[in-house]
Amino acid sequence: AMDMCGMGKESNDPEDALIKNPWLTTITISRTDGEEACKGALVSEYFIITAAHCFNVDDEAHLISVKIGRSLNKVEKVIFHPNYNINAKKAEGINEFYDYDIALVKVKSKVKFNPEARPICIPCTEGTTRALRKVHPDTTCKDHEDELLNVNVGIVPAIFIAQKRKHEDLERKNVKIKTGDKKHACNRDALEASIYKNVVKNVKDVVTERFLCTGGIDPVVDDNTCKGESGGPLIITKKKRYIQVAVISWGVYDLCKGGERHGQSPPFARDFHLNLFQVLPFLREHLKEELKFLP
Ligand SMILES: Cc1cc(Br)c(Nc2ncc[nH]2)c2c(Cl)c[nH]c12
Repeated sequence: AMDMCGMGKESNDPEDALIKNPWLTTITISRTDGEEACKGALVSEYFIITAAHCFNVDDEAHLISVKIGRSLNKVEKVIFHPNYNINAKKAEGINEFYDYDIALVKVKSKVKFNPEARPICIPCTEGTTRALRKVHPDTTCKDHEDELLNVNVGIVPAIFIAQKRKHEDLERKNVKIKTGDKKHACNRDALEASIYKNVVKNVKDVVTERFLCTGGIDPVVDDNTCKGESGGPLIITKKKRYIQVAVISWGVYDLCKGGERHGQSPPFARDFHLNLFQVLPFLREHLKEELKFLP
């Protein structure tokens, strides 16, 4: 049925990038000093989830466009998480503070779903309950969190989508979310980020409860994000269904300085993703007309 979320055509043909990832959107903001691009994920007929840091407060909606499938969509508004404020800790020397780095982009006209434009599943919705085939109807949001971000296992396989080169096809990158005892080592590497070095005293000042941590070489070598992947979905796949658990927010080391992926990441290259389970009130408030959320 068309209303099923998180469906993608399984195909090895790189030409099929769009129908393999029909929820992946590209957000372009045109400014006087050039263009900025971010990624986002289609979650309903009107909304895309992305990173708040992709926008400046003075970006006007008419200067933002969103590519969904093959069509370019006009933007009606951008809704920032109320607690997002990149300047919140400037006084402490933390020039960029990414806490609550999430925004909802509303497009002007309803997206017509098709094999190249379909929504991804998000946690605590009935769509995800169906995708997870949780038979008992009184499945709760906590059940989703326990199943998707299993803390006991400690290492949760996930993927994100990267663009090989500009206008080239998309490729899936593999990472492990460190939810168990490797989480602290993962978070601690945030202090290796050039902008935080010698400035941040405790990790929790920049890696708040809102973030999931990936990257590094333990237990396996993870792929790393590039700045251009900001706003894209961090995805957990279950039985060929795709569920977004976080938004790619910030990282320690930019593999793509100057444009394309190059070289190898250092072991302290970690990436931080805004955990959707940590911002449910925000999602419910703005998506309740289009998605059925669980208690
Ligand atoms: C996805 C992503 C976003 C941002 Br913003 C980056 N830049 C950065 N993070 C902290 C301070 N500045 C990076 C880096 Cl670096 C790698 N991936 C990134």
